[in-house]
Amino acid sequence: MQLLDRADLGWGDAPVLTGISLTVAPGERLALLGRSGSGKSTLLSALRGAVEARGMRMALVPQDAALVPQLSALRNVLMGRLDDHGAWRNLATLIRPARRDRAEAGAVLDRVGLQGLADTRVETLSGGQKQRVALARALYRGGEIILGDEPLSAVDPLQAQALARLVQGAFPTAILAMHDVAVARAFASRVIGLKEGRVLFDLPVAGLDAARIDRLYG
Ligand SMILES: Nc1ncnc2c1ncn2[C@@H]1O[C@H](COP(=O)(O)OP(=O)(O)OP(=O)(O)O)[C@@H](O)[C@H]1O
Repeated sequence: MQLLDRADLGWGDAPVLTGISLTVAPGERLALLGRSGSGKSTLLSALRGAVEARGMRMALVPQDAALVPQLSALRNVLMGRLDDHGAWRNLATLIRPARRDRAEAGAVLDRVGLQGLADTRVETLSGGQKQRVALARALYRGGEIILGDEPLSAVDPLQAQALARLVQGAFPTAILAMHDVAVARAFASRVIGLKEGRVLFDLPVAGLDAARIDRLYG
């Protein structure tokens, strides 16, 4: 599916990325790499609009996790399916989740390594734990595609590998901005490098050599 066709992407008058075309096939796992400010979030934001316009079910992990700090981890996970139900059902779920919903959302928290923290308020969790709640919310939501803005940046590399495998198993297609090249290599089928307003490379992961990484970050 073609998500972008020679698009100029930015926030004000000056584009951050110019002439961007992007086609993604079902089953692909894309890692977006690039220095801070290279436009990974800008690209993800445009892709989000393009995926929405196609009416596909999508799970999102924004860079700031976008959790409700005063609510428990479990209730934040339950929010992953708010738009599947009407307002009354959602209100009831947030006040007193049904046993089945609780069990299902709790199982997802277990899978991301947050056993025993379902009823803990998110504001009291560590950065890495919050990130895992945001990932659990996306896994609980499910969908044809996940878009994530550095969703593994606050966990250690081993955890990141394990969480990346969960994402891989749960979503047919994934597009994640990533900062750890080793985790990106392990996760992605295709890697896109952004530099100075353009796509420096767009390669199958096997084609990602050290020289390209040096040029990307150098
Ligand atoms: N919401 C926004 N409103 C206005 N400008 C923005 C917004 N988000 C990003 N920008 C600008 O777009 C440019 C690219 O930033 P972007 O966040 O896309 O890069 P990034 O590669 O995701 O960086 P990082 O790795 O630091 O998150 C920057 O100049 C930034 O200031």
